[in-house]
Amino acid sequence: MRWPWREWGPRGTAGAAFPSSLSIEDVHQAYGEVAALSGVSLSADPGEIVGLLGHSGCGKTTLLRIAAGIERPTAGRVVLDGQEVAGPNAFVEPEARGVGLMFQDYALFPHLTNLRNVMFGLRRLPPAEAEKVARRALARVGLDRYAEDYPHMLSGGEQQRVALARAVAPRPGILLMDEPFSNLDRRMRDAIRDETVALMRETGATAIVVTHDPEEAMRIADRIVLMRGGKVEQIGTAEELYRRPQSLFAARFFCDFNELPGDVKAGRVMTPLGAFPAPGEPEGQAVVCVRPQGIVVGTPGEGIPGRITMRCFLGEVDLLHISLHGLERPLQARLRNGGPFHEGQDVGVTIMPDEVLVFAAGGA
Ligand SMILES: Nc1ncnc2c1ncn2[C@@H]1O[C@H](COP(=O)(O)OP(=O)(O)OP(=O)(O)O)[C@@H](O)[C@H]1O
Repeated sequence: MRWPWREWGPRGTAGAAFPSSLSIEDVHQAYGEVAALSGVSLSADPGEIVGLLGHSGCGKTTLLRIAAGIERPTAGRVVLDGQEVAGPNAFVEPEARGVGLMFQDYALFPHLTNLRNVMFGLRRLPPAEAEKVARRALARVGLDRYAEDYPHMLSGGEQQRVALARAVAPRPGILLMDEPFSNLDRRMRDAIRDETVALMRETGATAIVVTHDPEEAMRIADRIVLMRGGKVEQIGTAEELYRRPQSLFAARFFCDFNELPGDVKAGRVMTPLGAFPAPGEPEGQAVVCVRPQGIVVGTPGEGIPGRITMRCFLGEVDLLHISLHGLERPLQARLRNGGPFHEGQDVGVTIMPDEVLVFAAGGA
């Protein structure tokens, strides 16, 4: 990387957009026998950043392509600023939708200079004006000095920023981004992601950002749409999805839980590690999820007796595996400071009830 991210251009130089509202209404998309989307509905308010999150193949890209107008849905409607742009009554071509697109591979034209790449989205402006706007956009992402270079002369992070400049230069009302950070190495990703979000906020554009990384979705999005097998599993803020997942699937997406068998009776769930509150849960078999950071490890006599079978230093936390009577697999505990604990040591374990979630068995 030749140009540190800190040297991105001055804030406040990105052109502001008039943010659009987007509504996806009961959209279906079938490819032959494959139902890529089955009744997806979601909305984005003006200026909102929505994270489209899900495992590979759940339909995220398909939904983005439909929002952009690159594909027509089999059924359902796409409404931009109150106007139907795809559906039974209308189809508006991508160029006329005022959307900015950014793809995983950046899709820069290799035979065009970086400046020309950014100008590509500004074809409607007179050339001199387009050049001025493109140079300003490149300056905003700290790359004006490479305007006359070609994309292959830049690092991956720099290419990402050219693609970003190209996407925002026409001041789109809505930005649609497909895994825009996945080709960056981890060290650069955090910094570039934060700067990209700052620039998105500055332009004010509404944005839909596809990712398969829950932490990334939590970092960038005002709201997250969690998808599963072509459907929406849950929509909410990062905190809502993390703290109050509505399904075992959603819970597992955001945390590497310890899962215990349980039996719910009268608002409590019995597990091999004791009973926990389960208000409102239906009676019967359950899966009890315990967050690894919700386990307090003390000396023998303090809580449930157990033995440490593994301790692993992970930097910010220590991971302990603790064998407990009645559990097939050791409990995984993440401790901010693993302290005096060592493998083979007998300990006492306490589980914080706030860090326990209960789901009906068979519902994942
Ligand atoms: N043009 C197509 N023809 C046939 N099947 C397709 C086509 N595009 C997508 N699919 C299928 O539709 C489903 C959803 O694909 P999509 O690319 O939208 O998923 P995704 O969530 O974006 O996945 P990834 O994270 O791997 O990019 C998959 O089963 C995929 O194989």
